[in-house]
Amino acid sequence: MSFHLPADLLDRPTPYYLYDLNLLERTLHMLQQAAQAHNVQVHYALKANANLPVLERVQQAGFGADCVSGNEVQRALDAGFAPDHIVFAGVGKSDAEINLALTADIWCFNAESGQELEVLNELAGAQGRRARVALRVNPNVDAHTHHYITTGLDANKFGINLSDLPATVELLESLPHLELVGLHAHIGSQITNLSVFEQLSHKINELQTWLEDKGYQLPHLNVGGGLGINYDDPDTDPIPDFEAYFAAFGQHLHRRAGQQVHVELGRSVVAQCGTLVSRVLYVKQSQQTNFAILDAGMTELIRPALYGSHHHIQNVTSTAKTDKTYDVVGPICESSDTFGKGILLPETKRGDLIALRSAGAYGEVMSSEYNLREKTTPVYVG
Ligand SMILES: Cc1ncc(COP(=O)(O)O)c(C=O)c1O
Ligand SMILES: N[C@@H](CCCC[NH3+])C(=O)O
Repeated sequence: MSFHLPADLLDRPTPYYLYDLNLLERTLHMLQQAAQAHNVQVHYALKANANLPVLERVQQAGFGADCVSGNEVQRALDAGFAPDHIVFAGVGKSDAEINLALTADIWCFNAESGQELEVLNELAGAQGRRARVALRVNPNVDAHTHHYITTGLDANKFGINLSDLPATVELLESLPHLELVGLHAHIGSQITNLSVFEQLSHKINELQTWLEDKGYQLPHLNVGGGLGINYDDPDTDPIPDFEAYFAAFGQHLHRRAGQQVHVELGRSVVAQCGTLVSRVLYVKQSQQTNFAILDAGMTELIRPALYGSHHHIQNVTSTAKTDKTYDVVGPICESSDTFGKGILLPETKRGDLIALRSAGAYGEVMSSEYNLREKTTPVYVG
């Protein structure tokens, strides 16, 4: 079944993000079933898409929230997530953001350095609280994904390097306003090679044993997010294989009796539910290629320009019987404002509607107003 634009949207001003809430609910249902079967707690990563209609459905499905800024913590609270279902991660939490999360009494801070632990301890003490922390370690495991979204290698800024872990644990012992509740690791995003999660599990197992030898029992293990989706063929795989993802950890993570395992999924929950709908402004034939120039650009969807990523492109209104290849580009004054080169489409003309698929995650949230572009207004169906 391929993408179909509802008739009442054909004349709607473009560009806009269209979200299929039916698909979101089916995805949440599948995720819930797989998570329950493996007794794993899911925190949805708001950074992927923080629109309220999306968050409300995620919250109603019983999942928690993984936040990376004070504003995301606030948005999660506004969407109805209970504070004890909220995790706050991020390599650069400001004092104001930490204070907001402390005041809300969120469940856990994923701390990324000794210095952050010291600040968190001081701010928690000033509020007369004891903050729950998980140490985010940098396990030096290659996620085999784009280097811009690889987060678990020594060269990356994220997490506590393994060589710094002994000193960090020692430091923690001197910080009375913090309570160590677990370990956290997140090695990257758009991971399609699941063997990577096996390697991550082995690393966490080693660290857990090491901490136990020091007398720490960890009630929680948080293995991050990262499950990838099928950008090439969204209609074949509208819902990612959550069961296989959980099974990778189920088989390899040494879980202690009563220990709670957490994941933080973003992309795999929302990516396939969103489509960027755009209109062809001009078709320009140059000596080398045909350009289909859209009214959406890198300002609405930056992933192709930033990561060279591919989103499936469809002409949803053309009735032409012949196909042609196009470089599908946006209107922004940057040559990187290109959604795809040599894309085969039915013959395309001014006014045709173009769907850029799998754009529900890291699409609208990463949009900008560069060139003084207008912010788009999302449409929800289902
Ligand atoms: C710490 C952390 N948790 C969770 C996520 C969500 O990742 P994804 O959208 O790949 O599931 C990210 C993003 O990569 C992250 O940095
Ligand atoms: N923005 C990235 C994902 C980043 C994940 C957060 N660490 C993307 O569009 O693929």
